[in-house]
Amino acid sequence: MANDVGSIPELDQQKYDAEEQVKIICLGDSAVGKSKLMERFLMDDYCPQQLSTFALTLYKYTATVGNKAVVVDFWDTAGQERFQSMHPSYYHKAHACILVFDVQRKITYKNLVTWYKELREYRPEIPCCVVANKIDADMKVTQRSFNFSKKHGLPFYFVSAADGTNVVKMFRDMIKRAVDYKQNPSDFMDEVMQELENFDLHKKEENSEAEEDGLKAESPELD
Ligand SMILES: Nc1nc2c(ncn2[C@@H]2O[C@H](COP(=O)(O)OP(=O)(O)OP(=O)(O)O)[C@@H](O)[C@H]2O)c(=O)[nH]1
Ligand SMILES: [Mg+2]
Repeated sequence: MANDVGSIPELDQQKYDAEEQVKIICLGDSAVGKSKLMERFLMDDYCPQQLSTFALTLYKYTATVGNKAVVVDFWDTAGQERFQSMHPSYYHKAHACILVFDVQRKITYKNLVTWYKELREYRPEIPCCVVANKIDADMKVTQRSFNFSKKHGLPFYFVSAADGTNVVKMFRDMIKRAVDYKQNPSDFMDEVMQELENFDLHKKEENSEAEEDGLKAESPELD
């Protein structure tokens, strides 16, 4: 994803401003099962758009939330090195994030800290969940508690892409949360940007009002 993504039509992210479009990203170490989870959720009903130059696959899915049809784009990257940063455009305009680790490999759980930190640098407030994948390989892990999610106040799911346990529930919950977030964004940066725009607008209005009154904006106040 190191190239200029702005020039690729599939990667035009303006569409995520439209009410009925949401973007959900998936993060986690290589081979934790990110792609298999999406494939399991979408089953026959998916048409992945492979953008191999960017090691990126977009899965499109139409969900019904309330009475509305919502187009969900799931963004999935492949073969990320453990501590390699993602391209900022991966996070851009994302409405929710699914953070995945492999219950069979402790290191993938430890690395959640790094993934989560990077996510929050770009998207401080979007809904996020933690997904413990591959529980089919050892059901005993479901007795264990994984504190990362509690510590950060994130919902936690034990899932298996192989046998489908909890996969549909997790994706449905996340789609719903992405749509809710989109309708009521609480993202601090979104709010700051909005404030700045409003501030700029007010300033312009004040300036033009002042000019109409025959005053320059910079004029000192006179008694
Ligand atoms: N037993 C078991 N194996 C799984 C499960 N999910 C994925 N796998 C296996 O784990 C391997 C990696 O799965 P992928 O979905 O390709 O992993 P990924 O996270 O997309 O990996 P990258 O694309 O390299 O980032 C594959 O061999 C899968 O068959 C699962 O729920 N249970
Ligand atoms: Mg993959």
